[in-house]
Amino acid sequence: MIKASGLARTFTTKRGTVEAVRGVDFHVARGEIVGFLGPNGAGKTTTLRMLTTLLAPTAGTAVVAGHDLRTDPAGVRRRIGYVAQGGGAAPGVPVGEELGLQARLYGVPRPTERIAELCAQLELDGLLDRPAQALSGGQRRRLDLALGLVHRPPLMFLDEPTAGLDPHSRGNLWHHIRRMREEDGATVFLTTHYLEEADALCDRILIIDHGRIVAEGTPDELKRRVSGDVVTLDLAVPDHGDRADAGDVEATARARAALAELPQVREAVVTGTSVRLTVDQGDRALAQLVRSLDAAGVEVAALRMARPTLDDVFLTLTGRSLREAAA
Ligand SMILES: Nc1ncnc2c1ncn2[C@@H]1O[C@H](COP(=O)(O)OP(=O)(O)OP(=O)(O)O)[C@@H](O)[C@H]1O
Repeated sequence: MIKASGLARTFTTKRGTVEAVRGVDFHVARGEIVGFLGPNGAGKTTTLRMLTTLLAPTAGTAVVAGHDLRTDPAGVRRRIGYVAQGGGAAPGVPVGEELGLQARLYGVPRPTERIAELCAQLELDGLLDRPAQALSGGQRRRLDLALGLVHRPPLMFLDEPTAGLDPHSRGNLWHHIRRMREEDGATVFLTTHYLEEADALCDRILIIDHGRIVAEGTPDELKRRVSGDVVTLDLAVPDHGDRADAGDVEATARARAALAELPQVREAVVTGTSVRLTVDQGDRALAQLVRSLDAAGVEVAALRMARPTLDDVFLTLTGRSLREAAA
């Protein structure tokens, strides 16, 4: 659906040249929800504006929804929907009128039916007479989505779709974005600087920093690539009577020896009767860990696994935390 090749944009300002996007290459397949993640000023909006034909690239090009950005921008525009940061709805215009206008603009056949269908899908029923300024934040964002979807585009661009929403409204919007894909087969490309959003909603993530893509993959792949899962084991220590901690020492030594033989275990740190392991593909390794410890006569009282977060990924790649960088 999108194939970007060497896409770049430089701005010339009084203070000098700003290389906002420094030649990015990526693809987005039909039906994917892809998140473009990065801190403020990383180049997300500039890339999005180029892909939606609002800004000419300084170098490179992209094929978007089957049309070349440089040679056929009108073809691109017909096949995409775009929801800008802050949306596009005029504050004083009633919802129904705004949707009707958008439908006419795109020459949508049977506009009344299409608007009714969208309103049912996006929980806008009963709001058609209300001006956009009198909607809640979540309703407003759903109206923005409806405006972008009115002509049934196969590809949707969403710039920070949930910025400023409370967690409940954010979750609700994620639900609607997933439905767009499931019911209409839409492909979605969205920018965000919310890690949770990228993790919960996106099939694949591109991480951009200083105008360059620094990583790409599914949320799980990204997390696995950078650091293994962390598994913590609490050992059940046998009672050795008056030799107070001899059992502890013996059990941890046997545990350590058994774990050292497992190729999935990258690192093991023992603190008292607790063992903290860094493991490749923790979910698959857990059963093997328990079997090996059992065979070595070590009983496990409790076992916990923690996945690295996307912030750990960003930290490892750039030396900065995305949370701090986006603040
Ligand atoms: N019209 C412009 N003129 C000059 N510099 C610009 C212009 N638009 C963007 N920039 C600069 O380009 C860089 C990338 O900006 P961009 O808006 O693409 O980042 P972003 O990742 O979308 O950030 P945010 O999360 O804050 O929206 C920034 O340094 C920004 O200041």
